[in-house]
Amino acid sequence: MRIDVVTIFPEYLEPLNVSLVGKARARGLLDVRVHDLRCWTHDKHHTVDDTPYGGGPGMVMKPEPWGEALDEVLGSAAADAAPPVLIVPTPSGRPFDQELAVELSARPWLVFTPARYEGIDRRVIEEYYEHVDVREVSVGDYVLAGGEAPVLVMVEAIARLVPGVLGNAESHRDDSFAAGAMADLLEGPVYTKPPEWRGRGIPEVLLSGHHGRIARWRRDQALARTSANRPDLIARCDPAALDKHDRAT
Ligand SMILES: CN1CCC[C@H](Cn2ccc3ccc(-c4n[nH]c(N)c4C#N)cc32)C1
Repeated sequence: MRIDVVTIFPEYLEPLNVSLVGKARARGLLDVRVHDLRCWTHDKHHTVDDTPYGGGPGMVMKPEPWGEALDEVLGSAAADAAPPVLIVPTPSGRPFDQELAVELSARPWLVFTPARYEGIDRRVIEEYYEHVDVREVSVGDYVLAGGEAPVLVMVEAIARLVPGVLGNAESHRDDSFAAGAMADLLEGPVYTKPPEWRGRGIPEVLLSGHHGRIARWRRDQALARTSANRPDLIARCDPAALDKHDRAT
């Protein structure tokens, strides 16, 4: 998978050099390229913003640098390369969730356009809707100062689903929100050695070696945590799938 990020803060994307994504890059599973938008400015101040038409607070990112940058990035692929998905982080976008992460993890090329200020001149987004698959996406119902942190979140969520990135031991099979009977359920509690810590022990079932009972206990814990913290997700669970899970354990 190729991932391009165009930003005025390339240093904000340094975390993509470490841990899961960094290791995947070193192994050649991910080709991540971060571009400084100011490389496509032509004035001595490298201007990327201007005052908003219609007035109002803040500044708006100018269309020209974005147009030149995206034309070059999108035009840099081989003639037979699959077209990219252009992902625009914005508080007004569709919610980013595990389903979208799974969909995007199957695409060969993603281009992220994290903005700053009050966002990008709308004409840029409209221009590229005519050429590529554009997704305007929000990482949550709160307002950040820019799109770079959302890019870090989305790249990690997507990259871990790319075949080979997670080792078998780290399988995402039992992830929260993973498809199947555990879909839309939050993960339950986890424990490790020592067997006692500050007078607190381990749930006996986890020491029993009975895999069926352990699986059921974990499902019950997931249901309890989901009911407590995300009752909205319980409504989305497929009772038939949950029953099938019970039968399988
Ligand atoms: C007051 N204004 C309102 C419009 C946005 C301005 C800051 N900003 C500029 C670019 C940009 C990109 C994403 C996000 C963002 N915020 N919250 C989320 N879930 C996001 C996502 N994805 C925020 C952003 C602040």
